[in-house]
Formats: sequence, C-alpha cells, structure tokens
Amino acid sequence: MRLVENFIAGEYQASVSGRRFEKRSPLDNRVIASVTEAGRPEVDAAVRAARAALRGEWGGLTTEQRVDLLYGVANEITRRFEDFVAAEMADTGQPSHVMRHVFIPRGAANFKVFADVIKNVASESFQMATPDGRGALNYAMRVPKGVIGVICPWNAPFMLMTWKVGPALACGNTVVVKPSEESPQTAALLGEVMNAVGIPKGVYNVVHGFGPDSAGEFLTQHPGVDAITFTGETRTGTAIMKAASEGMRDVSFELGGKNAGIVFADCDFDAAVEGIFRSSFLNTGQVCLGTERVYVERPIFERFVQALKARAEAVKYGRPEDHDANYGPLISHEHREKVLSYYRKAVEEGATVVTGGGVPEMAGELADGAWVQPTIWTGLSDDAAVVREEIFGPCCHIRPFDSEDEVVNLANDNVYGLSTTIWTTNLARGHRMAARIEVGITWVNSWFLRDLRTPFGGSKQSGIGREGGVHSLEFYTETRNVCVKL
Ligand SMILES: NC(=O)c1ccc[n+]([C@@H]2O[C@H](COP(=O)([O-])OP(=O)(O)OC[C@H]3O[C@@H](n4cnc5c(N)ncnc54)[C@H](O)[C@@H]3O)[C@@H](O)[C@H]2O)c1
Ligand SMILES: O=C/C=C/C=C(\O)C(=O)O
Repeated sequence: MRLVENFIAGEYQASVSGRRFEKRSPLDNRVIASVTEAGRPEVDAAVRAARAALRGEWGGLTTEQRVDLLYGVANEITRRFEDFVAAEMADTGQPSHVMRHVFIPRGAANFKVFADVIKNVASESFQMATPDGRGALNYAMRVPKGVIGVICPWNAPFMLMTWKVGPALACGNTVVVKPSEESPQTAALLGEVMNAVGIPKGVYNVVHGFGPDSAGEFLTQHPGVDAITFTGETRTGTAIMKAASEGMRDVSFELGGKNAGIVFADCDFDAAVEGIFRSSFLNTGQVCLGTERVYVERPIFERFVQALKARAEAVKYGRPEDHDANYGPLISHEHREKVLSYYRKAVEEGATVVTGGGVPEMAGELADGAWVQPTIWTGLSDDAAVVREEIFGPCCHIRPFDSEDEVVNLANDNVYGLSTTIWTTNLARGHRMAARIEVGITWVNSWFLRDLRTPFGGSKQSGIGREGGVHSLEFYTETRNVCVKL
C-alpha cells in the first residue's frame, strides 16, 4: 500500500491532524493507498508557499527561463512515463492503452504546448494621436494572476490537472492543486518531477482531501488564492463560485454535459458506429465530452441500434495490464450506485433496454470491483430524467429523427452545452448544424480530436470561460495597459 502525502514547498509531508483516508482500487475494491487529508493548516501552508514562490526566484525568471523549465517538466514526465501510467491505472482502473496513447502523453503535451504559446504570443499595441501632435503609445503587458487554486476531477486525472497547471505555470503563476479524493496519485507524483527539473519550491503544491468541509472548500475559501480553475460537476461549480465571490476572485469552469451525438443517414456508417461507440463508452463513459443522447436519422435507425449493440456487447472487461481487455470499471462503488440508479430509472421511465442495464459477472477478486455493463436504451420520451440528466456512465439513449430542424431543437433542449458530435458526409450540412447547436465544442465526423491551441469549454451550464492556446492566457494572466506619452 502506498502512502500519499501533501506536496508543500517542495516537500512531501503528512497533515498535522494525522487524518488519512483510504483509496480503493476500482478493479477489486482493495485498499491501494493511504492518503493524508489536508486541513486548514496545510492548505494555508500551501497557499503561503505559493505566494512566497511568486515573490522569490520564480517571479524573477524571464519567459525564456520558464519555458525551458516547462520543457524540462514535459521531458521528465516522458522519462517517467511508466510510473505515471502505473499510478493513473491504479487510481482509475482504465485500460493501459488509453493511459499510454491518450491520457499520459497529453500530460506532457500540456506543458510543452503552453510553453510554446507563451513564447510566441504577441501583445497588442495602439498608437494614438494627441493634441500636441506628438502622440502616445499604448501597449498591453500580461502579468501572472498570482496564486491559482486548481480543483480537479477523477475521470482523466493527470490530463485534466496538467491542462490547468501547464498554462498557469507558463504564465508565471504558482498553483495549489486539490486532486480528486478518488485519484490522488499522479498529482502527487508530479511533485517529484518538479523537484527533479528544478522548478523552485512552492511553485507547485498539492493538498489532498475531499470537497465540503475539507481541502477543496478550504482552498477555494482561502483569501490568499487569487483565482480558481475547476473541472467537475455543475453543482460543485455553484458552490465554488459562491466561495470565489468573496474577494472577487476570478473563476474558470469546465462542468458537466449531456452531449448529443447526431447521425445522418448519409454518414459513413461504420465510422459513425465506431465514433459513437467511443464517445459513449470510452473510459467507461466517464468523459465529460461523452455522448449520452444519440439521435439517428430514421432510415438507418434500426441498423444503427443493432450495430452499436453488437459493438457494446463485444467489450472485454479486465485488468488494465491485461492486453485482451479494453474496458475498465467505474471509478468507485459510490459512482456505480449513481449509475445503476439511472439504469433502474430508465426501466421505470419505460425504456427498452437494447443491451446491458446491470452489472457483469466478474470472476475472482474482480467480483468486488465497480464494474457495470455498457448500456443502450431506446423508447424514452424527451423529458425522461435519463435523457436530460448527466449520468457520467457507459450508457446512451438512441432516438430516431426526421429533419435537421427537429434534431437541432432536440440537441439544444438541455441545460448543458458542452460538446456534440455530428456524422454526415454532407459537409455543408455539417457546417450548418455546427452553427446552430448551442455548445462550446462541435466535432464533425470525429470525436475528442484535440488540437490544444483551440478554445475549449462549455456553453450554458457546462462552464464559464475557455481554456486552450491563447484563451488560457485570458484566464491565467492579468492584462495591464501601459500608455506612454511621446
Ligand atoms: N467540462 C469538462 O471539461 C469536464 C471534464 C471532466 C469532468 N467534468 C465533469 O466532472 C464531473 C465528474 O467529476 P467529479 O465527480 O470528480 O466532480 P466533483 O464536482 O464531484 O468533484 C470535482 C472536484 O471538486 C472537489 N469538490 C467537491 N465539492 C467541493 C466544494 N464544495 N468546494 C471545493 N471543492 C469541491 C472534489 O473533491 C474534486 O476534487 C462530471 O460532472 C463531468 O461532466 C467536466
Ligand atoms: O472528461 C473530460 C475531458 C476533457 C478533455 C480536456 O480537458 C482536454 O482534452 O483538454
């Protein structure tokens, strides 16, 4: 069993209270780590360390020096690739190929890309006329916002945490990270990387614990935190926004979704089935960008439902390191209870269960894991809770549609607006639909294809602000205008 400690001012330390909590494996419910729980004193120490670092060596570095250090972080993550893969697999139980090809490489890329952005971004300037004819020059400079509180979820822990820490550090801020209680290990491991490459002490800090009345709340309420970036549930975002209103702290939120997948009859059928399969079931459906509402044009509806069913029934459950396995458990028994409650509700609401709907039979120790079947429903009404609320599990409801106008209205009829995936070979239609669907991210004939320079975030209750490329600079810096009379 591992001991996971806070990382404050460059040192791993347990909390003075001695309070610890258990992290259990989603695969078999074994305790795999004992994690220290930060109280107010540790959160305060982390925020003070972050403030001191801003005023110290880190604050005096040039952009080029910071960029070099961040390249060093990316390279060191790559050098320690296997350690990160192992830590993340242990926390989430997801297949090794997803860690190796998506989540861990993205962690390294998140440092590299934002180092490049900060190196290349120009600042705006305006020359103006003055009555004396000599004029004035305005230029905008970007300064770090200060100490950033980073609150993270458990579904793709390392990728989502570094997606915030990378740009925050590139812009010259310091951070205090509160990883999810379900996935503490990669954030802790990153402390070793920071020390190895010479990131000054206090620039990167980690405090562990829960949300309410624990490290998450203590951090977001701390007056020494200048801004908060959060990825997680919309309800949690509401609590954090209230905390941030004290002291007028800025927030950047990436929240929940109930994303629509739209499949037209003229699509490349096999590609669409594979695309929707991935968007509904990758990471056991625990992806904020995932598809839980699928709309299929009527002429291909039955064929599509059968093809997706066959694909879902072919998943291979197993341990991450098992090469035949391609499908892992949910993050925890608690989350499985939530997902199964929706599985039951779907039946109560009158769904036809096309496949799944329960818990698979697992052999040996795996019988104690948080496994759940990929599930497909049809036949629910548009106002069913299962069609309207985010479940965050491996499930989708499929409904036929007859026209573009109808499916646009269906897709938009939701409080969330994170992403959509549209499948059609008619690109004019793809563009038309993209302009009408109220989301922050639209994919046409793809899903989760990411260019880190692009704006990323949600509309409606799916978020506030955009991160990615120069958009991250909007949040992680203050823009200061300097007006010089010539
Ligand atoms: N839009 C996106 O980019 C995106 C990405 C990934 C996940 N998500 C969303 O995240 C959710 C799943 O993640 P989760 O279950 O970890 O979310 P969550 O909101 O339960 O928890 C996220 C983090 O917030 C902390 N927290 C909880 N209550 C808090 C409080 N009152 N004050 C401060 N911190 C608090 C938790 O400890 C955890 O670290 C889903 O809704 C999913 O859609 C969104
Ligand atoms: O589960 C949510 C996935 C979010 C993805 C990103 O934040 C990203 O690709 O940067």
